[in-house]
Amino acid sequence: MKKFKTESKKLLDLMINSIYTNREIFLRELISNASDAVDKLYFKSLTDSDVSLAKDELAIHVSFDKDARTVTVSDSGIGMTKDEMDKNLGTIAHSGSLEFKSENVEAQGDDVDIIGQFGVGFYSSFMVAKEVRVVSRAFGSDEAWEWKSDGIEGYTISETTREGHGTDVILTLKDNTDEDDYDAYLSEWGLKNLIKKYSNYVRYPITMECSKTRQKPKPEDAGDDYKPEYEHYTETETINSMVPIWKRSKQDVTQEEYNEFYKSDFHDFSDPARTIKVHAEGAMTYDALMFIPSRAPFDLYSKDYKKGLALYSSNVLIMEKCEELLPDYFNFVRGVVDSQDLQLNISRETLQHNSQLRAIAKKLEKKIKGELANMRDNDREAYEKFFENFGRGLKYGIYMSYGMNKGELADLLLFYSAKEQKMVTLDEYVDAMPEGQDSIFYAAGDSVERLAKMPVVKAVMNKGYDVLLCTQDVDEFCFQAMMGYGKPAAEGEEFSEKQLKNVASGDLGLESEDEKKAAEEAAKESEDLFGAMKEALGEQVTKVSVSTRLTSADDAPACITAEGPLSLEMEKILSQMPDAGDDIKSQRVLEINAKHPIFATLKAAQEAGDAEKVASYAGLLYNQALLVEGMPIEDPVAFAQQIASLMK
Ligand SMILES: Nc1ncnc2c1ncn2[C@@H]1O[C@H](COP(=O)(O)OP(=O)(O)OP(=O)(O)O)[C@@H](O)[C@H]1O
Repeated sequence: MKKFKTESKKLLDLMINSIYTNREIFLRELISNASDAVDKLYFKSLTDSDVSLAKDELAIHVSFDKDARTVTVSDSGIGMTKDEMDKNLGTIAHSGSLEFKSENVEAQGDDVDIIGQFGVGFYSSFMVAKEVRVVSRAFGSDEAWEWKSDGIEGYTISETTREGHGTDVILTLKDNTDEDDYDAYLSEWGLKNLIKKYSNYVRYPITMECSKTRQKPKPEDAGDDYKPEYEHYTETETINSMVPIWKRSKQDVTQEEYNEFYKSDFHDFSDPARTIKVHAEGAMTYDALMFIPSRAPFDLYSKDYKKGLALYSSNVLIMEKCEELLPDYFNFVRGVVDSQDLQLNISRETLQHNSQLRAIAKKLEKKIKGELANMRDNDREAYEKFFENFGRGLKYGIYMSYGMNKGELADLLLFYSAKEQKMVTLDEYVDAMPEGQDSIFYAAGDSVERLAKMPVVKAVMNKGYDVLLCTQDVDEFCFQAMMGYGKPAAEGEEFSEKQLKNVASGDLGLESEDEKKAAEEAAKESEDLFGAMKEALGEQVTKVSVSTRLTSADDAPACITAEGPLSLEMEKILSQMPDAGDDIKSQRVLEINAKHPIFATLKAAQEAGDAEKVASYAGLLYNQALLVEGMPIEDPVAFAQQIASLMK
């Protein structure tokens, strides 16, 4: 027996226990080796006119024997001589494939796609096997050799026989323990799944004997009570689909085929809304195939949802979901990226250089953005559907980046326009702004219907300005992060932004000089009245004042607005959060419509010294305004009693 060198022993132990996090990849590694072996022979046939190969000679076969607990991966590739076995399988980290690659750098071209490079993949077999046997016959040789090892001490090489060139790797699986169960690798279903998962796009057929059932032919003399009989049989099936759809040129693939691929690989039952195909050459060569789903997956907004694109290198799956390839706000995109240029790390589970990924991710993001903008401009109906599903994520993208991403995302947003009564983009809103309007107005609340009826919304609309009615909890946080919005400037134009203003917060700057003056006068005249009302309302409000929003007798008698950064709607949302404290309070202002008849009544009561009436009316107006805004009132019973006593 030849012993592994001490370094090799340590390395082997490290390999088996530390490099891979997922032991099922042993099959991927063995199939990749088989594919490399077939590739090498194919390459020989291209460069050596003495070698002629029939196409069906190039194949990989996987089988298992439940009783003997073996899994076998066979290939009809180039095989190994005794020396090669010794060198390649006896020395860990010696890669015959890398050697082959460097020797044939010039000649290879597109026809060869060698996967191996580190010289360690083979040893991953020992994660699942207690013994590994490799039977191999090199192409053009009459001898066959068997390499055998338990993965601990060393290995033996002895002469054997094999029909034809190629290699069989036979693993005898470890026995099951309480923690570890290896039986999944001893089933047709388990192996098929692994082949499909990791090696579906290996470019040679991977075959398996598959068990099937069929109905036996009906005997001619079968009577009326004949019941169909079934029999089991086996058939060789190709498990992998070989040519990856993303490597085929767009012209050669129908949308139907893309849809089928999407549905089967990403487990969706609806066709995707959009398909994005990218082929890039240059500093990095890669293919990408991405899909924008037409429905949101049920767990999109849950913590368990993982974004990412599948990452392939030379047709072999490296990562099922590579997060770095997608920004959070495009987390709904599904798809694959395949590149030979990626520098993989030794376990092939991660990459050595994330800068490569970042460069690809940047390009892909641009493509996705372009596709969405195209949908927005040319198929609004589809875009609205998309936005219903995924718009919230785009808004979060702006909010979470404190507005830094608004340049990428803001023009993709849609909001409901109170004037147009449909969804509009911010650009469309800005384009429709009448002369003199210098802010974008919005209102935030539960429903469009309710918002449209709010006095503050109506007041702004009465001035001829549109109001965006925002009903998602993230809307106002997104707007606050954005602060303003401006259409991208055309060449030579200066970029300017319009401020985003909540119609129920702060100073809207809408009143004319006359209105301002009238309000100031009314406030001055009624200083005592407002003081008394504020006292009656106590801590509930920071101020009672004359409204500059409600300025005609037809408007509501009063409304509540907020001073400072926290609006009423934000207060509502934040206080519903599970860990909300009691201190989330907006600074409420009760604004009184000085043109409304109730104001005259209040003034008269104040002048007549009827403090009780002033206090009770202040409470009524305040609670009424809260209800209109969709906010809870503190003491509904007292409010109802007050109204009842007025009705007596
Ligand atoms: N089925 C096979 N047929 C012929 N040669 C093989 C086969 N399997 C392994 N080899 C040889 O053994 C070497 C070591 O294989 P191993 O899987 O450890 O490394 P690798 O494939 O070169 O690199 P990587 O670690 O990146 O997979 C290969 O480079 C190849 O020369």
